[in-house]
Amino acid sequence: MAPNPKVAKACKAMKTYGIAERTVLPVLKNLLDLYDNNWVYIEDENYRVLADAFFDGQNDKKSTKAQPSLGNPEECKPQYRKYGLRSQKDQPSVPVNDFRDRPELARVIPPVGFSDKKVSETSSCLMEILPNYDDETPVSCRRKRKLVYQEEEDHSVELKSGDTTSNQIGGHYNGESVADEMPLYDAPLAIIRPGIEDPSHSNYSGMDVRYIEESNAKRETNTPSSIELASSSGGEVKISLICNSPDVRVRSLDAVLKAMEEKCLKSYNITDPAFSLKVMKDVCECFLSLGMVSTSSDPVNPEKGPPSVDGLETSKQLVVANSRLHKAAKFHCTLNLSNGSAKFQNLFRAQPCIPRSVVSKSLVGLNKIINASFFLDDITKGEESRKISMVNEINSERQPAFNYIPKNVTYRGAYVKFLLSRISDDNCCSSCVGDCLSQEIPCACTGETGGLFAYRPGGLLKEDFLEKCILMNQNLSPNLFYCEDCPLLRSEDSRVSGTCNGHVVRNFIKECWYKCGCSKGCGNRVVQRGITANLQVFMTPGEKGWGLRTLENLPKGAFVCEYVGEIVTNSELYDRNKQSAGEKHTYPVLLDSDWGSEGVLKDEEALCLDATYYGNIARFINHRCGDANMVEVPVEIETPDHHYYHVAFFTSREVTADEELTWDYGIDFGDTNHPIKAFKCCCGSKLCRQYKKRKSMSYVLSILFTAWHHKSISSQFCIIIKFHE
Ligand SMILES: C[S@@+](CC[C@H](N)C(=O)[O-])C[C@H]1O[C@@H](n2cnc3c(N)ncnc32)[C@H](O)[C@@H]1O
Repeated sequence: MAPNPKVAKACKAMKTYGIAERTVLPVLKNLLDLYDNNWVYIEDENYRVLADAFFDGQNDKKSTKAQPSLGNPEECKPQYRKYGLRSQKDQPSVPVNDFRDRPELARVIPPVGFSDKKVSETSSCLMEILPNYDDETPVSCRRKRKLVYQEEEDHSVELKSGDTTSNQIGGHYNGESVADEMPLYDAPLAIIRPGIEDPSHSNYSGMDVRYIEESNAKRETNTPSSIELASSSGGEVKISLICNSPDVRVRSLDAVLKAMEEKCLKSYNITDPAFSLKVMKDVCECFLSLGMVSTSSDPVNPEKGPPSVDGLETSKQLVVANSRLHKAAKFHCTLNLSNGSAKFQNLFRAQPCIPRSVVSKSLVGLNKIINASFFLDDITKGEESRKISMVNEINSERQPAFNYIPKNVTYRGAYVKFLLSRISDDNCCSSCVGDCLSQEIPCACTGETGGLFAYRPGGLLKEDFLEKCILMNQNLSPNLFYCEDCPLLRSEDSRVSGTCNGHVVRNFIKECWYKCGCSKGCGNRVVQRGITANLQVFMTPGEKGWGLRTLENLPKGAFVCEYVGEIVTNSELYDRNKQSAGEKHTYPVLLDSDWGSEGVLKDEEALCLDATYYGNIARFINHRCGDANMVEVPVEIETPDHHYYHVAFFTSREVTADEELTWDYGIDFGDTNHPIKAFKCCCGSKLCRQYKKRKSMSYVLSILFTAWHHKSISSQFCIIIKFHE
């Protein structure tokens, strides 16, 4: 069998690092499992994640095989080389501990002196993963400074605030040098520190929040207080708060815990997705405010109240993203403060097995998020199998009010019955087993699609089926059905009149379902499995409002999501529209793809989906005339009755990561009867129907104006034309 070209490319890239193909493959397989076969992360930055994972594995093997003897520069080399793939020169200088070996130990960063070139001889060779402080410093001499730890019964680590100016910081754990035992990271993934530039000026209100990328982070010097967020390659995430400012002295651990408890734990609803953010913010607030209480008041501004950590507002993304990465992240805080020294440990303990590369990768994306005015970790509230974030980098609009639902629900009058008895044996494949797509003779479920499956193995739509759908959607086919008695026009009170503007007749897909004999993994079940792509709701820069984009490359014919909302009748929708007249955005979709097959439809059979109050992410998909990158396909799952069906969106071409996902609403911008209210279209497409209309009108006007200017027509005529525009 021909090798997968992506695998071949990955192996080729690794070859340049001297990594043999046979050793790459198992690592690659693990990564593909981890990333749900999403190659985007793996291919990024010339397969850096893959290289990291490989070297991490090598490193782990080495460290379990033999512990290198202290201070032997030769033994340090291989580990140092591991980080050669990253830019060493500009690495940030604050090291982060790995807790794999000693999970009970918290990380404490020496706040000062990392710019210092002198190093202690008592440090270990694990030093090599520290960044280059100085090019002139020989590798073997780049030793980790010792940390001053107090030995404690509870095996925790403590940093004495009084020692903050010392360059001699040593680490001891039960009499051993902690520094010697704990490998360090090359860089913290993020550092958040209060902006206390001048300790004599106790202005804590501006928290200096920075995200430090591994490649461009600057060395920290004289950091009086800091909060460090980092992850170990074992996947744990540590957040340490270090406060060495003489201005901040927390009286007792109990006081902090009590304040903390009162402030947040009692009042938190744990289901709140932003819980960790609030906890973090409150920990900091309690910490700082108690610190302020115990110190002499601000000499510059004695009126100043307790410090605020509003600046942490910006850092929420780090915390939220952190909890996003680590689904099972548990908050657990063991504060231990005594004699003016501060110790915070294991504020967050996360699910192991998330390699550091995953964390760092996501934090790179956080650059964007940090600039956002609003970020929501998961708009689906856990209803989908994957999280879908929402971000606003454009204006101050926040999450709109609606309820997220992953499946359609009937509002009131709609006639929708999912009766198994209505699915007859001839339109379901009760005698099939396993995967219908792998059988030689297509099963009964292909009845809708001319005896052929619409899907290819792997879930993509077949090219020819997709092309037909695109053509139909573009109204290029003669497939328009005109109702004799159009449900959109019919009404008890003759509220609208006119003739039917036509409904696009579309090809349906029928998916296998419960009554079929095939397994759940059958290739003819795609839409019913739900969203698998990595998507994001974002604020568009123009007038369109929120939109949906993909965060990964999507191939042509890939299922993206289904349009979910309340199933309402057309007259219910009409009443709703009356009530919500004047609303900026509207969210209905007509289920009219098969209105032509059954004579006159009763009102309760003429249905649509309204996602105004209840809906899924599809409610954020914006319209694009003519060349949208998605096409809607009607999908029958639970019922053969085509009054109700699923509206599924598939990509109509390859879509690259970060591209907005759009579909053509099929609006006739001149049709005032259509339930989707015509808006001023700013889709930007060359095929924009409204733009063309506007353009042709202005063309007519310009001709008239020229004619008027040359006295060919009267001004009265010109005004009449204008009025009719
Ligand atoms: C289904 S919603 C799409 C999400 C919407 N942008 C939002 O912020 O919630 C449809 C509404 O989005 C806006 N919209 C969608 N596509 C547009 C376009 N091409 N130009 C202008 N507005 C658009 C219109 O206000 C429309 O009523």
